[in-house]
Amino acid sequence: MTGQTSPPPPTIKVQNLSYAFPDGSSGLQNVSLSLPAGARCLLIGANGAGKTTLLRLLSGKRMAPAGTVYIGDNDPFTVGLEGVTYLGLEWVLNPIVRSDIGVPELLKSVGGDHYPERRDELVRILDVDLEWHLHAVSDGERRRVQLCMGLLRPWTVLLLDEITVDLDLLSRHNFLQFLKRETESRSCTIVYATHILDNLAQWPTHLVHMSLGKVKKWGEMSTFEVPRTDGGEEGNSRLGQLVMSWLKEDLKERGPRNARKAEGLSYQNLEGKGGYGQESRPE
Ligand SMILES: Nc1ncnc2c1ncn2[C@@H]1O[C@H](COP(=O)(O)OP(=O)(O)OP(=O)(O)O)[C@@H](O)[C@H]1O
Repeated sequence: MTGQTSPPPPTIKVQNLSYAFPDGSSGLQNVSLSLPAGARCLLIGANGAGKTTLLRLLSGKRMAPAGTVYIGDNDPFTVGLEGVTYLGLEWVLNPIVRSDIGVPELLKSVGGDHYPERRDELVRILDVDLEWHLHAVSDGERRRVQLCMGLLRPWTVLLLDEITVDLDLLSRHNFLQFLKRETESRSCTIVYATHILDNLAQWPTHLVHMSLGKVKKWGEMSTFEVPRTDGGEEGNSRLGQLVMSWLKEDLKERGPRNARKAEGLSYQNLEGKGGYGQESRPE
C-alpha cells in the first residue's frame, strides 16, 4: 500500500439509537445493528414500524444523538455525510420533475457531464428516453428519470425508501441488478426499505426486521430460517414467507392499531374528562 489515505469502507453501525419526534412521541428505541461494506440490506417491517425514521436518521435528514450512528467508523454528524445518498418520498415529490424540462438538462443539473459513463449506463439500464419532457410522462417514466438523477453520483452508502413502487417488473429487476453489480464492483453499501419482495429473493445479503420503533432481528440472510407456514402462502418465495411470518408475529404482539383508540374512548367516557392530549392519556 502507498501512503495515500483511502476512504474507510462504508460500514454502517448503529448503537443504542433512540429517537423522539419533535412532538415528544417515541420514534426509535435502542436500535442497534451493524452492516459490513458491500451489504445489500432489506429493511423489513409493517407500516409505521420505523423504517423511514431510521433511514432519515442514517442519512442525516434527522439528527441522531452523538455516538449512535457510524458510517465507515466515523460519526457522520461530526465529519460530514459525503457519499451518503438518501432517496425517499420528499425527493420523489420534488416539483422540478413535473415541469416542462428535458431529460438531458435534468441529468446535467446533477452532474451528468462529470460522470458520462455512469449517466449513459443508467439511461440504458432504466430505459430512459432522452427526448422525454417531464410534464408529459407517466409516473413510472418520471420515476426512472429520478432514479437516474439520484444514482448518478457514485455514492458509497445508498438509503432507499421504497421508491421503486411504480416501476414495471422488468425496469425494477434491471434497476436492482444494477445496484447488485455496484456493490460487487466497488466499495458501497445499500439499505433498502421495501414492502415489495417480488424477485428479491436472491438480492439481499442482510435483513433487518423492525417493529414498533425497535429492531427485532438483524443479520445475514443465511442466518434466518423460514418457519413452517400454516398454508395459503404457496405463491410466496422463501423470503416472502419469512417476512409474512414476521408481520403476523408483529400484529399478534401489538394487536390491532385501533384497539388503543377504543381504549382511549372508553377511558374518556368512564372518567368524564381527559382523553387524548392529557397527562392521563392511556399508554
Ligand atoms: N413527524 C412525526 N411526528 C410524530 N410521529 C411520527 C412522525 N413521523 C412518523 N411518525 C410516526 O412514527 C412511526 C414510524 O413511522 P415511519 O414513517 O418511520 O414508519 P415506516 O416503517 O417507514 O412505515 P411505512 O412502511 O408505512 O412507510 C409511525 O407510527 C408514524 O406515525
